[in-house]
Amino acid sequence: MSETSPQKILIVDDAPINRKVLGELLKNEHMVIMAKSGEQGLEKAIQHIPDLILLDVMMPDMDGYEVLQRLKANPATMGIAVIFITGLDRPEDEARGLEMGASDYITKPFHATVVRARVALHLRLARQHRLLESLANIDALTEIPNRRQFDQTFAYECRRCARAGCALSIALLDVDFFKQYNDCYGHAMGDRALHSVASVLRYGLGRGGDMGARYGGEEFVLVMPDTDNIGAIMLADKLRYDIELLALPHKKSRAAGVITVSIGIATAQGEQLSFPENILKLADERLYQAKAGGRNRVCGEDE
Ligand SMILES: Nc1nc2c(ncn2[C@@H]2O[C@H](COP(=O)(O)OP(=O)(O)OP(=O)(O)O)[C@@H](O)[C@H]2O)c(=O)[nH]1
Repeated sequence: MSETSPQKILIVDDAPINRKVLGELLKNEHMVIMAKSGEQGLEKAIQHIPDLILLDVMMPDMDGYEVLQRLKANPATMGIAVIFITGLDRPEDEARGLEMGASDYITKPFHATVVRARVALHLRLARQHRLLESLANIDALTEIPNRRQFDQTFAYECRRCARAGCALSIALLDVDFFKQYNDCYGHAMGDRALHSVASVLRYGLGRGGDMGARYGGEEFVLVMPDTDNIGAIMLADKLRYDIELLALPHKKSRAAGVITVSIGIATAQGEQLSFPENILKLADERLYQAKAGGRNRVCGEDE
């Protein structure tokens, strides 16, 4: 999202007049979504992942406290800032909401300038928070997800694929004779070569759920959910070939005259997905086999 694109605000209030007043106040500058009950608010929060939620406290069936509790319990919505809208102005009510994770309070009757100022403040904070989050997950040199992001995604996809009963494959890639490349062409050229290899991974992974990350040094990792061993080998071999086609000269390589990678693949299903470290270990063993077998190749099974 760019700095200037409108941010999404979800208004959850059972009183039509409150929805109307707040909507009128905010709709010119922001994208406003309405929900008229706690239940509907939760559904729309998951569907739209807004930047901010204005949440009425007193609602029949599910009150604001319960909605907030459920938002905070769901990893998809736990990061969304919530401002409580309330007619209650007793300190203990305010404290309760803030302790549960609300970011702020707006009391009724509304003062237009106060509502706009509070909303603007929390939207600004939400934008900064998201920017920091994304920077913390991106590797500065290669501009693809870093090890931290890989660890989170891999753990999440292992759990998801186990639940869905599908296979998950991972691939470990290592640049061949990279020490010699650095020694011959210099560290700055080495950095540039890593950036080029990362670009192939960034643009070469077709499916939405696939992820290519820098694993560390001159090693990369691919997460391929819902992909069996044969599919993963085919995809990895295409990427290996695309990297060779970059044709980055490497006169010290004994595998080819250009930069190449060796790749080890592991596929897991069912129970095996409960042990992510074993999947990584297997991929690493196969990477070692690919190296021992002559480099610039993919190894998906024991040779
Ligand atoms: N330029 C650059 N070099 C790096 C970076 N991270 C790791 N390296 C270098 O990558 C090289 C890895 O060398 P080795 O692990 O010995 O393996 P290799 O020379 O690639 O040989 P094989 O893996 O056996 O084909 C080392 O020289 C590291 O210094 C980086 O961010 N930039």
